[in-house]
Amino acid sequence: MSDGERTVTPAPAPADDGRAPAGPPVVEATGIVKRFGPTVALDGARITIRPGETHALVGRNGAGKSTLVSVLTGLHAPDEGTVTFGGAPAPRLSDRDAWRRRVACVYQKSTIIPTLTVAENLFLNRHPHGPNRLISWTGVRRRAQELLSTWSVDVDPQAPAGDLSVEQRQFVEIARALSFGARFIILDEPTAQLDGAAIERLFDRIRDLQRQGVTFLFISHHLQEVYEICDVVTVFRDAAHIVTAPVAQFSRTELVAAMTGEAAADRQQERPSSVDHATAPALAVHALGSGDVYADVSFQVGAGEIVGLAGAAASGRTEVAETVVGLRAAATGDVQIAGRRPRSGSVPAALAAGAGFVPQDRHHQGFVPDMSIADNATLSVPKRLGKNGFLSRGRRDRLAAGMIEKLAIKTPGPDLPVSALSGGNQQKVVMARALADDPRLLVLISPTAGVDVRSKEFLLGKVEETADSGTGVLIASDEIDDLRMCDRVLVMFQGRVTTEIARGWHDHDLVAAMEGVDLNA
Ligand SMILES: Nc1ncnc2c1ncn2[C@@H]1O[C@H](COP(=O)(O)OP(=O)(O)OP(=O)(O)O)[C@@H](O)[C@H]1O
Repeated sequence: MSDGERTVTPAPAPADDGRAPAGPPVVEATGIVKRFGPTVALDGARITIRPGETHALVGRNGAGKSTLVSVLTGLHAPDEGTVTFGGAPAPRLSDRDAWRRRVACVYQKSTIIPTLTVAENLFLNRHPHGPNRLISWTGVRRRAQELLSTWSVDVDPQAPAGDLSVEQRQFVEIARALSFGARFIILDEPTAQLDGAAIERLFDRIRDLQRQGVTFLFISHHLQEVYEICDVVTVFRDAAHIVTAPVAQFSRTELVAAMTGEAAADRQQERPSSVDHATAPALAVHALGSGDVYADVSFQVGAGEIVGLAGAAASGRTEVAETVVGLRAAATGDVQIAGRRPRSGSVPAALAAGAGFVPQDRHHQGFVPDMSIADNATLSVPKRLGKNGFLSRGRRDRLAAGMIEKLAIKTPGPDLPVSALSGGNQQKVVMARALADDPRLLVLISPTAGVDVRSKEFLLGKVEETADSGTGVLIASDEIDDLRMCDRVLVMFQGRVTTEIARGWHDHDLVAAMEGVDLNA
């Protein structure tokens, strides 16, 4: 136990709030130790979750949250400690069905098989059989329909699962968990890929299910969501439990302080403009269009300027940014990077013209998980490694060591595979790669998604530093914190740039523009 540890037992729920009366905890983990080689991911950690709670688990990247989830879902056996469900010992690890009846986790990465229908996904490996032991597909569809309507999930059971939106996919995964009998569901960063309206729908659904007796463990780096949806919060720091208390007893500052172990400092929100008008713009986009995804998009980013590209999930902001760096091709218009016009739809051409980028999905486009930090960080700069394409290991390691230091990547060394790093440190590797070739233009797409408060500050500080050295920066995001340091923010709505917001904006101006609301109307 750490010295600073305190536990505040949540006040009993008022009798008239419709929640189940307190019984034994839905789940309780005590004295959990989990080591991965030399890393102690959990060091005597504990958590107690009571029936009907929506319980938040917060902590910086690497605090041990995901490791706890893998212990609570029976994916990893703890080296020490015990887990109980409803007061009874956890099942043996091999008894997967018994675990499924107690707990399910909806991960950020889908566990749904896209090529199967929704119904097939719901009843995978437990198809009802007709006579002759043949799978009864009518039975599968009917049961899927019943299940989806019981839990009010408005999805066609015959639709291919690959066609579902992130939101629908999460609802299907929740329904699947409930169908196994689990009434305890872990949501691991469920809002990371949802827009504002979808988040509200998810929260409504969580409240409905909570009224029906479902208990949730909610993991999020967005503290405002913890305040909105959770009753109790547990903070982990450095592999240990720090505090558990009703959310209402914590101010945001106290919560951040518990997570970081230090008093919170406000980010400086305005930067002196360092736009260099004498140099060619870092980026000039002219009349860019792509079918019905976005149309007629024109703007420039000056050298040393930071421009935000904001908008809700389907606004087209991500697609425009992806077009700029060659991850997709435009149907019309053109893109110039530092005065050069790279071939549309070619990442190598965009990089050669002077772009560096942090993609939206770091797991798929950002790094190669099994490759080392050094190889990942230097992936885009082979020409710096040695003559005639010869990759010198020594030079690679020196370059990587410089990046590890510059971006404060927490690792025992450059040879560790990136997959072993925490989310915030993985994102720093992606950033290191984006900056490796001193880009004239840096494009960041949702750069702080899944990244904790301190790493977020660090990454955004690096962005500012990069702009101060003369690089133009484009940040495509709907996170207000990502956009605060921008010299201007262009807001997209339904595929078009509808508003340009100059410095000194208020949060509500930006939110209204992203939602397509005119505050002056
Ligand atoms: N399979 C593994 N092999 C080696 N180290 C691991 C493994 N899984 C986790 N770790 C390490 O254990 C520590 C705790 O990581 P964990 O993923 O549980 O943190 P987290 O709080 O979930 O972080 P994040 O917010 O980034 O998801 C980290 O130092 C991480 O690098």
